[in-house]
Amino acid sequence: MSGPLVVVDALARSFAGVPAVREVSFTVGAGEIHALCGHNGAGKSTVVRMLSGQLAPDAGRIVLDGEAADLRSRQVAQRLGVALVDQELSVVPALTVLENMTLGDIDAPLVTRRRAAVRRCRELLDEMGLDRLRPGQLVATLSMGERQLVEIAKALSQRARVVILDEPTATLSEAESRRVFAAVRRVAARGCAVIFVSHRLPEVLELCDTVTVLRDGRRVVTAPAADLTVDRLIVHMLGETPHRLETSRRPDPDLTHALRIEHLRVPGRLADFTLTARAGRIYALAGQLGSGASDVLRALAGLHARATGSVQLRDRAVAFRSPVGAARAGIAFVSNDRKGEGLFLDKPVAGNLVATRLDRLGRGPLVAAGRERRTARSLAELAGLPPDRLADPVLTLSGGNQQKVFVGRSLGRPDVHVLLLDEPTRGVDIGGRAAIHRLLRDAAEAGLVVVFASTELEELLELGDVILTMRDGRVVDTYPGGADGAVLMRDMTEGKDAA
Ligand SMILES: Nc1ncnc2c1ncn2[C@@H]1O[C@H](COP(=O)(O)OP(=O)(O)OP(=O)(O)O)[C@@H](O)[C@H]1O
Repeated sequence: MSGPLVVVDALARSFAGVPAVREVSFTVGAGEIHALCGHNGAGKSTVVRMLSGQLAPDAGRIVLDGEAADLRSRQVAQRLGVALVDQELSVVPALTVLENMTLGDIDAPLVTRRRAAVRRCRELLDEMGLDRLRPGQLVATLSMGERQLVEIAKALSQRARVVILDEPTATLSEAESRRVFAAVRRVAARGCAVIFVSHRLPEVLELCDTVTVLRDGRRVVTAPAADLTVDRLIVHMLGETPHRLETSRRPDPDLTHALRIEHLRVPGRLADFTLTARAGRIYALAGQLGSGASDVLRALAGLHARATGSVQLRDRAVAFRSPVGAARAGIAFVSNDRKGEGLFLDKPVAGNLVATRLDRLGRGPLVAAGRERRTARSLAELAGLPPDRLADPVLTLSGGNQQKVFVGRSLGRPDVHVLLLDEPTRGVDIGGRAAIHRLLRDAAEAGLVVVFASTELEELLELGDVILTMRDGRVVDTYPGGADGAVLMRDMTEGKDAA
């Protein structure tokens, strides 16, 4: 038996003189699933980008199967057998599933071999449990979770020896995550080395053989998953014992900000949704992919032009069939796709934080600039963003910190009465997650109606004052005052049929 398939040897990389990764070393054997953990900005993505040929190390080396590898580009890395499933989706919505699968594949079959390609695509879709999708279907018609699964199938199709998954399950429900895990285990069993980046610590311990924790760009520990617990991992990640977030639940009896939603329908997605949501409370929509939970939020935000029903805020009708109508009524939406909907990635953090409130910042350019800076600074503080990064382009922030910018810019706006969030803490580390949860609690206590959708049990239970379970475009049940995790899970996966 030869040595490890992947050797990461004293890798280092700085940005503008600031070290992001400092002499990180670890190895991954054939058939091993190796997790990379660490808080937002710890250096995980930077390591992944060096391993996948997107970023050159300043020092150190990567050895693949005993040979030092010069991973000059993503293509070179791919040719050497390194496949990457990115944190941000790279599937192209305007192309079909099949076209996406063969896009960028260096062994892409010729047109004459289309039949074989379709067959292979079909096999991979089935392997991912996507038996309902057709190879000829446009990716634009798929939900975010389905796109993520297609992205994973695409990486698996590249006959890789090393498969890197950067937060593959961040947008997926429990059931879909299970399908991904099964696929990942099959890939490892074929003799591949798998590197798995995730903030979901229980799933890390369940799926992975070995865990490496990074903190401030340094490797702090590499240990067998069997020797670790979630609490021990957190201590390694933060370097201290974490404090649990305390939330106070003080429902506001004032009903003037009530959001009344009646018979909201979206053809093919949402059968019927009725809810009166009160100010001061956080409503959690618990549903897996295709349950309709996201569609409730998207319809309220004016993103489903064909939605029907009636929506009233403080007894006034909301023109919810357009984003402008929804925004005018005071509805703000934080989608689960910060790249596609909302953030200006090449613009500074400060500008992004205040982008939605520019018209209220005053007239003259100097006045506006001063106020913009102050507003941005206080929002950054609110959202737990590093204050020294305000002038940097958003794309230079780590993924989790980008999410904080996305949430942060909807906060503290006097014109917002309803805050809708789809997977509010996707990709956010434990500290950032607590910060965002606290912000949402504060927003509710300040008199907003807060409605969020999530697939994560822990988040639903922690944050939802009222939890609505959803499945197949309908509400399964409503739980005011919390619920049991197992009950929520059953509602989401089986509905009431199983009871
Ligand atoms: N292109 C860049 N320019 C400047 N700084 C960068 C750049 N890319 C990354 N960084 C910085 O390097 C550090 C490590 O970031 P990295 O994205 O590797 O963290 P991460 O552990 O993957 O975080 P997350 O969990 O949020 O994805 C951060 O401080 C980040 O802001």
